[in-house]
Amino acid sequence: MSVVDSTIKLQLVFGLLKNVYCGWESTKLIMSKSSLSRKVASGKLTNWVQPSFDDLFGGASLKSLTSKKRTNSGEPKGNDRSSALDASSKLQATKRTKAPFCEQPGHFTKEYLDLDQDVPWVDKYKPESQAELAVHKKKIEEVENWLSMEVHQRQPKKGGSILLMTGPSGCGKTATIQVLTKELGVQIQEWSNPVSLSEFKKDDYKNVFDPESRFRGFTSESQSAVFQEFLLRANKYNKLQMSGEAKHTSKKVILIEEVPNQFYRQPASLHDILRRFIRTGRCPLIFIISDSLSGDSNQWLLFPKDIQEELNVSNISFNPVAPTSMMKVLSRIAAQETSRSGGKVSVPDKDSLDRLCSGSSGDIRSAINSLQFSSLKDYALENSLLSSKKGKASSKASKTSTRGRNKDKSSKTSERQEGLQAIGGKDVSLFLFRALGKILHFKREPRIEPELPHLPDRLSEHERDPLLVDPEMVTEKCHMSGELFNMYLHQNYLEFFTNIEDVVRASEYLSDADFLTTEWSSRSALREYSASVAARGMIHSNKARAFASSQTGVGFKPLHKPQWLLINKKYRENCLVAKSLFVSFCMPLACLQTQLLPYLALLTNPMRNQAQIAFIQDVGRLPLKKYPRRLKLEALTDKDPVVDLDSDEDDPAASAYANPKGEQSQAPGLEGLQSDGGSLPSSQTAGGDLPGSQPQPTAAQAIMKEEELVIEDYDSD
Ligand SMILES: Nc1ncnc2c1ncn2[C@@H]1O[C@H](COP(=O)(O)OP(=O)(O)OP(=O)(O)O)[C@@H](O)[C@H]1O
Repeated sequence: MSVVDSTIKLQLVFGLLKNVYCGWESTKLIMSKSSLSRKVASGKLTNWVQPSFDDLFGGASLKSLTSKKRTNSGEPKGNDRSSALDASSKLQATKRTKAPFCEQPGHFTKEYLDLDQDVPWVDKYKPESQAELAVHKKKIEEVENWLSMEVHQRQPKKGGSILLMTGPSGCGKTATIQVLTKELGVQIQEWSNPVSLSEFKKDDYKNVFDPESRFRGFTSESQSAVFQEFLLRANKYNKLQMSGEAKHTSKKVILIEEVPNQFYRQPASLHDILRRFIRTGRCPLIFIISDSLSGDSNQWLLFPKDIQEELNVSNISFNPVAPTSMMKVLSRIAAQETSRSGGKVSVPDKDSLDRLCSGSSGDIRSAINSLQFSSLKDYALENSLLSSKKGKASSKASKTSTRGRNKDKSSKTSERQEGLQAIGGKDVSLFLFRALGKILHFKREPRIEPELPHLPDRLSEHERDPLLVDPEMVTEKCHMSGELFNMYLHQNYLEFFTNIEDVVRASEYLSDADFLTTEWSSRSALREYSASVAARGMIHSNKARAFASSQTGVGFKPLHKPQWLLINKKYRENCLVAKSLFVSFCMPLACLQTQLLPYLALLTNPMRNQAQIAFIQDVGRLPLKKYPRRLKLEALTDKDPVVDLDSDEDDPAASAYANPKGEQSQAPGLEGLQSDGGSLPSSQTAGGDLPGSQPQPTAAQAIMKEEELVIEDYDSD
């Protein structure tokens, strides 16, 4: 690659980054995270986001970029000390100027208002004591107990200890740790992922293109190596004390919120590092891991059950912030802002606060950001227009419903309002359990506008009351592919029907939905339609619930996971075992399973290897008498993880191999042969409906020692 090419490419990359950054900046108001203020020294928060990429090579911003960068020990870098001091003195100056205004509400200079408006409220009103935390008291207590046990009452030479804090994003995990460590006089030494751009200095840029030097490119030290070194140093040395900071105590905890990406690909390397830490650690290590949108938690990937047990990891799981606590915080902030601004900030009314609370689904950061956003003058105007429109609509609805039936009014309004998410509110995800419930227990409302035309007589059997649920919205919010969602519907729909004709029609819709995604070339585009056809078809077919007046409760019906998942998992396991046992045949997996194994099963003396014989006996034939009953169904938990249906069918080894608990189970290749079959789901091993068949030749060998091997003759009938 020529030097000119490289320069152009680099410029393109930086141009792109700059564009992405600018786009991101505009949405940052909503997304503002406390980490922004934590990780970037707070003194520079005169603007919410500074355009750090401007003049990347021009000097000014590069300087500010590096001055913002903290080392992984949480300290500003040595040569940036003066800038850090500048920042902290600015912060103190800001703090000093703030005080008189707090004491004298209503007296402001324009300068103060401008400065104050730019400070994110999540930081301005961050909790300073336990009492201020919007977190359940029990959770605070649990964390506090753990901290005092592991920090204050820790035995010398005990080794390291690990706390894993999980829960949805913005539920106050970090805030809790910050408040408690402050109260207990414990320092936090925090890891932040190295950003390669900020490591990149002007001189490096010259070196890259220096013909004398070898092309080095960007720094390439692996994330895990840097992380390991950080842990080693943080464990060994105390935090540096910066001038102006309060005197450090020797008590500290190491905090990891950003786990290096590499560990998501290779969790085993993290486990090795942690094993070493447990042996040599001198202080506690805290991981804060937030749940992902689809409801599954990364904790299962990074900290599977066995590792948690092995390393004695304490796990404290946080819940979303309760609406009452959230409302308290929002009202307090709203009241303070109103009084401080002397009416200049227009804070939303109680209804809007309610909507903010429900729209943020327990994420206090999102709720506070939305509150700040909605108090902006322009936005407030728009919002009031919007709420007056909504008000009209709801009053109209309520008038008719008082005429008609009153009883479901409140539930329907709330159902409706769930759709009308607060502006700037969090993109709420629906857990699968709730999403399925919304389709299977769908609700209709009585026709409130009689002037709506009715269907002609010949189609009158298709007449339905308006639906209260939006099926497309439901499938979108549960973050899984349409096909998988259909599978869950397919598994569970029967229980919700009372009429066989309705079942027939619903199953036809399911077939249509299935057909839409058979063609791989159009599958990705038609997926959403397929889910729509299945969900709407199922709802429409259920004539017993065609009208709001005829809807009766069906009672609690347990939901189950699709059997397909279990069977597909077994198929994948079998593929891996077949591949390893019959490697010498050099056949593709499909041929191996569908041609070779059934053929070998018909031969009287096909193989010498006992593991192979056992496997063929198990997989090569379909002895129906062996499985007289249906498989035991696995109940659906409310946080069921999403399974990747797009994985390569022909190479299951290459696909993500997640079991229904979301744990990464080891692919039972040859290593799996040594295990005693712990990888089978409980529905198979415990119930014995489908005997722990294939992937454990060791188990199979044991059986064969007891029983005489019988290879049945082929019977063409
Ligand atoms: N009363 C309060 N209780 C908790 N947090 C509050 C409160 N008031 C304001 N906040 C702010 O809300 C934010 C809560 O986010 P926090 O970082 O603690 O969430 P988290 O659970 O760690 O999630 P994430 O992993 O996404 O950061 C913090 O910025 C905190 O300062």
